[in-house]
Amino acid sequence: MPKFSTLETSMYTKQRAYEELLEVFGTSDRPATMADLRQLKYTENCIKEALRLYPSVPMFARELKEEITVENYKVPPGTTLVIIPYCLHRDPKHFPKPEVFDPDRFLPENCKNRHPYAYIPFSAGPRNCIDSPYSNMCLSLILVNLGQKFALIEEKIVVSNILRKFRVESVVRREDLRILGELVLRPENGNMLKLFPRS
Ligand code: HEM
Repeated sequence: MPKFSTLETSMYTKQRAYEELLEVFGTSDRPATMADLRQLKYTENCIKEALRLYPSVPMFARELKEEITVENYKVPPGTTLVIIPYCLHRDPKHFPKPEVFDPDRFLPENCKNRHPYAYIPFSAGPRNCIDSPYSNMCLSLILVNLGQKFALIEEKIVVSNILRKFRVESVVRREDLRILGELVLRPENGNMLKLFPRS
């Protein structure tokens, strides 16, 4: 994976995420409800932006069943195509200043004209990560039927629980992070974090 020089997540982003948590939970340490999670829009956009820059599944492959044309090249059936969301998600045509961590890219007004396949952390099409139109039904259905929605709910619960109690800093700067694109994307040497209890 390329080593790149980039920006750290801004203080503004961190502050906005914490303010949203304060709005929803106040200083209470009660467990999050589904109603709380629905309100965590900025947190959700932070998670989406993290999945843009660091898609958990950095690449996947498909075998062509029929001929297609890609920019004047005819690609025959039987060809294996490798799709690399790690690179796709850094296309400046769809994500200007792609290395900048900006959760507002996922505000409805900012993604309404984006190509539907420009952002595919859960893949797309018939063999994508399991999803269902019944996402607002009860949690047991979510557990049985959904991968994507369940993953986002789970991440919101974990992230909101940690950030309600701690301010988090990464020991390793983003430009020094060495990442490996294996079956899933992972930091080569882990990612050490510092946790500062919130008073
Ligand atoms: C952030 C978390 C997750 C990410 C980024 C993710 C991403 C993906 C991707 C990219 C694929 C397509 C892989 C390929 O085509 O080779 C996939 C498939 C799949 N995912 Fe997820 N996934 C996540 C969480 C989950 C969870 C929580 C479940 C189950 C509860 C799940 C269940 C599945 C299943 C069953 C498939 C195979 C679908 C098929 O082949 O028809 N995923 N996932």
